[in-house]
Amino acid sequence: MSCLQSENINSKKVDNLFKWLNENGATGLDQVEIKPSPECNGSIGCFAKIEFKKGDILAKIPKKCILGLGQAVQSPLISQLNEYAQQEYGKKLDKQVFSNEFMLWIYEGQCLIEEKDNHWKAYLESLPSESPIVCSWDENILQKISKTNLGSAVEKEQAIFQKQIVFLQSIQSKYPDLLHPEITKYIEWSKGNYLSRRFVGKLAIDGEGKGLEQYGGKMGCMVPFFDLLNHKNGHKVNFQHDEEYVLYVCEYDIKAGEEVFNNYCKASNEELLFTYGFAVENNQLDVLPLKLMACDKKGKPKEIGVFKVQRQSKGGIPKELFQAMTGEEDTSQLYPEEVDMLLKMVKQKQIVIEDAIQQVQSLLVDGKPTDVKIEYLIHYLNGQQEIITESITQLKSIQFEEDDQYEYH
Ligand SMILES: C[S@@+](CC[C@H](N)C(=O)[O-])C[C@H]1O[C@@H](n2cnc3c(N)ncnc32)[C@H](O)[C@@H]1O
Repeated sequence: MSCLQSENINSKKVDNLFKWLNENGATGLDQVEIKPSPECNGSIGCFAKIEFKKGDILAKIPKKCILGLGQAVQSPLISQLNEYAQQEYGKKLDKQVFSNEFMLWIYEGQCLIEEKDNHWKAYLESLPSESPIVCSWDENILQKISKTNLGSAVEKEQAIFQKQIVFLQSIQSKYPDLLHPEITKYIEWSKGNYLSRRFVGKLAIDGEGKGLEQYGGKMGCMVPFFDLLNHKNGHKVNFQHDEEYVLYVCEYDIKAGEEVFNNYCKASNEELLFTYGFAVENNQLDVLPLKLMACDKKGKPKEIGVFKVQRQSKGGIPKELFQAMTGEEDTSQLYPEEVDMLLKMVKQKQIVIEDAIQQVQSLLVDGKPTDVKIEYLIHYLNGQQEIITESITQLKSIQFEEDDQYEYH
């Protein structure tokens, strides 16, 4: 019998994934069901078929089914690509473009599209067909937030990605037999699925870096099945691993029928959208980044730093921002001009966010989002707006002090 309930999910692909994992020694997969999650806007999730107690092992996934940097760079394809890249670019090879992650994305894409069978095919074919991350969203949605911090981050990331595609095309034109002719079309898919599903690299077979010293740096790895678990803020999770397996040990009692969650990270909606393509309502971890600029001796503007304003309940405007402005350790006394300047900066952000809210609202039909992406953007923008309103109140409360120096508490 299929492990899936809904017709909407490609049951054959998930059955193939489970079959491949079972053949490689996975356990526990017959005790779960894969279906849309009501808590996560219908995104596919994993549900317990039987009751689990705290401390029980939900499932065990063999490490030979985990796809990490080692598996990519040790493959004949990526070793050859590396050689060509060194040959062509030598010391000029830009590691931001030809990064470790990029090699993994190319490997994933090639393993998915090549006709011959390979170890990873059942897994790669089971992944969502579209990249979920915000950088991959349609331009008509992205342009509505282009002036926001998220919009600028997307633009920067897309520029790097564009360089990566151009690099790949140049290798392809010189070595046409190396990669599948369609490979560039799949890199965005690999990148989005990698970013939104990756686990810490140490879970891979050579995850501690053995044999990978020349590649330096740490990166994530893809862990089939466990990457079907959706995120829940604040949820405790316990992944353990030994030489051969990665295990999910239940941190709570789970009743039959309940969704099994992961906790990806503590992140603001901006980070969640950027890395996973979703946002949560009323995210208490949201922050409003403020970039502080000053003029150098020649009058040229230079960046002093980016400071994260939090919700009032989490500390509001950070002390470090006041310190950077005043140049003083003790920030209890602020000059009126400094507070006014901050107020001006926050109000500029307010204009941007209010404009973005209006633009995103223009996509609503009968006052409702027709696409969950719009709902996520509204969560993000509402969070930004709330922090702005709270910061203005905080700054105004400092401003209304009677002295010519404002007191900041
Ligand atoms: C690791 S995968 C989880 C499995 C995924 N739902 C699937 O369909 O394959 C991460 C993706 O799941 C979705 N997701 C995870 N947690 C979510 C949540 N709390 N709310 C909405 N979407 C979520 C997002 O699309 C995210 O990119």
